Amino acid sequence: MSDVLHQLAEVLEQRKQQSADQSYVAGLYAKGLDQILKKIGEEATETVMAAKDGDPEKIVYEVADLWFHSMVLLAHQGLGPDAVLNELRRRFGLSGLQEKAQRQSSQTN
Ligand SMILES: N=c1c2ncn([C@@H]3O[C@H](COP(=O)(O)OP(=O)(O)OP(=O)(O)O)[C@@H](O)[C@H]3O)c2ncn1[C@@H]1O[C@H](COP(=O)(O)O)[C@@H](O)[C@H]1O
Repeated sequence: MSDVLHQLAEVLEQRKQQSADQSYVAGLYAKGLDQILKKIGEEATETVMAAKDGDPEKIVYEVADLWFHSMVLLAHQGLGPDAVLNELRRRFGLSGLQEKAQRQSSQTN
């Protein structure tokens, strides 16, 4: 899963060298942070509406738009998907340790 995020992150970096009329992403960079944040807000709202409609295909489509624009934000801020993936791994590791500790304590009690 994270392969496609890394490949997309590479393309998003390359788009920093392109002119705004050459690509959608280069156009977003040129418009700046506020426009990127506006797109994230719109995609989040569209995700909520899709979920309220209970339409699985639409939910997937809108979440893909939301993830994509979040990736554009990360790239714009000089960050990449690894920063977020590492944070998720850290949280998963913490909950994994907590679950293991709970299992061990319930076995000994
Ligand atoms: N994954 C995506 C991707 N997902 C969504 N979008 C664009 O995000 C926009 C979604 O916004 P909306 O749903 O509001 O649709 P819209 O009304 O057309 O949007 P606006 O033009 O009003 O912003 C659309 O223009 C989609 O084309 C994407 N545009 C590009 N990519 C990938 O990004 C890479 C670089 O793209 P370019 O910069 O276009 O070369 C490519 O490899 C693409 O695969």
